[in-house]
Amino acid sequence: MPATAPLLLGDEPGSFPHSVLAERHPAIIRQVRGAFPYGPDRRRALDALLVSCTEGAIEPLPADAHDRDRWGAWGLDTYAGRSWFDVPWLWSESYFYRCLLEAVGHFAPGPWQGIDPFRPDKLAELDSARTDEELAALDGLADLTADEQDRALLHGSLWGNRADLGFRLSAETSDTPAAVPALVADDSDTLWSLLPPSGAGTLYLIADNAGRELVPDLLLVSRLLAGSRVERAVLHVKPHPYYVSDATPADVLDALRRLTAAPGAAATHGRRLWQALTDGRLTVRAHPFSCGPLPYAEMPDDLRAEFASATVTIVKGDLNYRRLVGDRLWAPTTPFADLTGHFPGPVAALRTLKSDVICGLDTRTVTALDAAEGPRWRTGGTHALIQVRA
Ligand SMILES: O=P(O)(O)OC[C@H]1O[C@](O)(CO)[C@@H](O)[C@@H]1O
Repeated sequence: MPATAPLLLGDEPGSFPHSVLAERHPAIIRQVRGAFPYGPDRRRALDALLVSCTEGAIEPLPADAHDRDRWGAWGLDTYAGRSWFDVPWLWSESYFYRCLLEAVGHFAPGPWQGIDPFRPDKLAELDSARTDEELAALDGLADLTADEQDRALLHGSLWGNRADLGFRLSAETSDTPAAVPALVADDSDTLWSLLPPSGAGTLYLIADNAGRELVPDLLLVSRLLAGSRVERAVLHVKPHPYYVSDATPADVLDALRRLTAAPGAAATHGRRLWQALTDGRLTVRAHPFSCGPLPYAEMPDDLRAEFASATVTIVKGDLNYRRLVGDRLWAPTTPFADLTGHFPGPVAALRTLKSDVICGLDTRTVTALDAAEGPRWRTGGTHALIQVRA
C-alpha cells in the first residue's frame, strides 16, 4: 500500500474536515439537545461537550466506562489532552460520537440508557412521503429483466447513501445537477461476476445509514437472495448510535417493519427478509470495531476471519470508504486495488462522495471533474462510485 499521502486532520480552517469539527459537531449537539427533554445534568454535559469539542482538549472517558480500555487501545491514551483539531480527523469524529453518547447517558443506568439520541430524525425520515414513493417505485420493476432489476436495486443502494442526516446538516447544494457523469467509477460488471446467478456464496454488507439508505440496502440483499446470486447474507451495522444516522440493529427492525407494512412489492421483499432472518440465511452483526476510530487495515482478527469467508463484502458509504482505503489525501488516480489489498477477500465500495478521500479514478475523469466543479465534486454528494477489488 502506498504510505505517502498526508493523513487528514481537522486543523486547517476553511477545509472540509475543519468545518465538520467546528460547525457540524456543534450543530449536532444542538439538534440532540432539542430532540429530548433531557434534565439539567444531561444538558450540562451536552453544553460541556460543545465547549470541549470546539475550544477544548480531548478528555478521557470516565474511569468506569465499559469501553475505556478499548478506547485506550484505539488511541485515547495517546490523544487525551490534545486538541480535537490536531489528531487524525477519522479519530476525532469517531470519539465525538462516543462523547455525545456519554453526555446523554446512553450507557449509564438510568432513564436515558439505550435511548438513541438520533431516533426522532431517523423515524421521521423512514416515515416520510419520500420513502413511500421509493417503495411504491418497486412495483414498476416487475416488467424489467432480471439483470435490469439487479442493476436497479444496486443503484438504489448506491444512491441511498445520499440520504445521510449528518451530511444534510452542512450540505449546501447537493441537489445541483452535475456537469460530469454522476458515476465517477463503475466496476459493477466485476461485482456481478463475483455474484453469478445460482451462486452459493455469502454476501457481507457493511451498512452505513439507517432509513432511506438501509431500506434500499435491504432491498438489494433481498434481491440477491431471491435471484440466488447468494445463499446467505450478513449485514454489519453499528452496535450503538453513531454519525447521526448510522444504522443499528433497532434501525434494521424499523426498516423491516416499514417494508412488511408497505403495499405491493415492498411487502414481498419485507416478508422474504423476515423469513431469511428466521431461517438464518440473513444475519445481523454489530461488532464494536464498527464504531471504532481506525481504518479497516487495523481490524481485529475475528472480523478479519469473517470477511475472509465472504464471497464479496460490500462496503457502504463515505465513512466506510475512508476506513477502507485509509483517511488520507491520496492522489485520486492511486489504484483502488493497491489501497484495499489489506482487506481479507473481494471488496466492493458503494459510496457517494462526501469527503476529500478518493482513489481509483482515471486521469481524464479527475481533470473533467476539477474543470467543471473545482474541489466540490469530492464533498458535495453529487457523485458516486462503485469500485471493486476482486
Ligand atoms: O454516511 P456516510 O456516507 O458515511 O457519510 C458520513 C459523512 O460524514 C463525514 O465523515 C464527515 O463527517 C463525511 O465523510 C460524510 O459527509
